[in-house]
Amino acid sequence: MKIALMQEFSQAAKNPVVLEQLNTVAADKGHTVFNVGMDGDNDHRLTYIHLGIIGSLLLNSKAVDFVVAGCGTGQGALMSLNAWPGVYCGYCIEPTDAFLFAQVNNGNALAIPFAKGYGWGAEINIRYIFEKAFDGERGQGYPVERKESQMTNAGILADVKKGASKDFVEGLKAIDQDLVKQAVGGERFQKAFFDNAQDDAIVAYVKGVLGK
Ligand SMILES: O=C(CO)[C@H](O)[C@H](O)COP(=O)(O)O
Repeated sequence: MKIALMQEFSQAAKNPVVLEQLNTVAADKGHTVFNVGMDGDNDHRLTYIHLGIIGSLLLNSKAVDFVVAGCGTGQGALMSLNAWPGVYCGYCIEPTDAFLFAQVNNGNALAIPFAKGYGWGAEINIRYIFEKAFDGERGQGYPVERKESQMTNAGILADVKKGASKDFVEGLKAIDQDLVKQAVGGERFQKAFFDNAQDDAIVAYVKGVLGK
């Protein structure tokens, strides 16, 4: 699985610690990690709103399979990611959330609070979250005998979101283009996106925004 980690300005200084936990878990389970958000306080500036834009670009173009995002509360990143078609983001405070999200909801993004509740032992909690988020087969239900009902409802929600959403690129064109420009301005995002994106229309749109 290809996993993008993205952090915004408010908690950017914690990126090395979070990335280390994600890299450790991903290496153990054979996943690839792209660190596409801020890697420190002085990096290309992103807010949780930009994270929604780059998360949706990476997921809808199939450049990555999963996004790990967050902000201070985690709630802004959650709302910003879920604003977009093709993104199914869960809120994750502790490892049980990650496990239940994977098995019951089977979405493709997590929003984690990196300020609230981030105290002593936080890096251990983060590692355990990643262990549960990226372990074994997803969508198996909890308890397992509820799998059919839970996966049926996850599929219905996906259909509802498809119906309620505009065409993805049209949606991107309908918002302030300076927001998109700032969102896609980071070098590590651009490398992960252009090396892996599989959707010509989305790639052409991002190239246009960047003047390439
Ligand atoms: O958690 C958040 C949104 O849900 C933001 O990270 C938080 O609001 C940033 O705070 P500030 O603008 O005061 O640095």
